[in-house]
Amino acid sequence: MQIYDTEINSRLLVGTAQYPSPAVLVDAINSCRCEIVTVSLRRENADGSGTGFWDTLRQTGTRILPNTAGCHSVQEAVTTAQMARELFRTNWIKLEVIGHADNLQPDVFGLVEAARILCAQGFQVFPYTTDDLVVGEKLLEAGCEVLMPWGAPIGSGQGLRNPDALRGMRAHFPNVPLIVDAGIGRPSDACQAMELGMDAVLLNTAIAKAGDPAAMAQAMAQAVDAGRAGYLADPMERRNMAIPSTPILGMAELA
Ligand SMILES: CC(=O)[C@@H](O)[C@H](O)COP(=O)(O)O
Repeated sequence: MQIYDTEINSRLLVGTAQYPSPAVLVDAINSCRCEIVTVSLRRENADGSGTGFWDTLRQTGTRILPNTAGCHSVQEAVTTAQMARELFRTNWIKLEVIGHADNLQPDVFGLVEAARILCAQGFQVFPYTTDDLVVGEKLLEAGCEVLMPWGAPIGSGQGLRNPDALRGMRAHFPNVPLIVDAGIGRPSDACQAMELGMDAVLLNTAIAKAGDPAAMAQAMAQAVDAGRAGYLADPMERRNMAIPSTPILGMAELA
């Protein structure tokens, strides 16, 4: 999978928040073999002092995708992105402009505005967005080359609440990398996202809050691979009626 100018082999992207300890986080990253992890600037001091959280992540060999988690305004998100670029030395930014405190849904108007500003400043923006096609188009016009639609509210673990809308996004943006971001709770949710033709899945809470995060990370990676393979294998159409799968030709006649 190509995102911006980077070739990526793992289709599972992982968040780094809420783990019981940095050691558990590292175990989870190693066990799912993800290549990209997203990090909130709030986890690291801009002057490089502090917990050394970034140093821990660097040892995993993953690529950092800084995020603007918790930003509620365009200005806050833009400033956070600029600080993240300095600190993490990357043009990548997962852009979150949160619009509602209850369901943490994106403020799509602010998101488009912030994306436009950041793309003009040379950032490669990964926008956390809704499944709205018009918003998707505006983000692409702003300069984004990837879209990250939500599957359900962040941290809810509800699984995909919008499979039809995600299918619609796939059809509408056949050549744009689509990464489902947020709301995945179980491996079957990740698999479903991939079966719908999404290019990748980003998740955090489902691994961090599992009883055994490393085992869950591995299960998520396997689910992502299975879903991708299923999508590529072109699944059969669903039918309303039963159709016998065993041929009746050659059956014994009991007269
Ligand atoms: C850390 C991060 O980026 C999350 O905000 C992301 O949206 C994943 O959401 P879940 O925790 O629901 O997987």
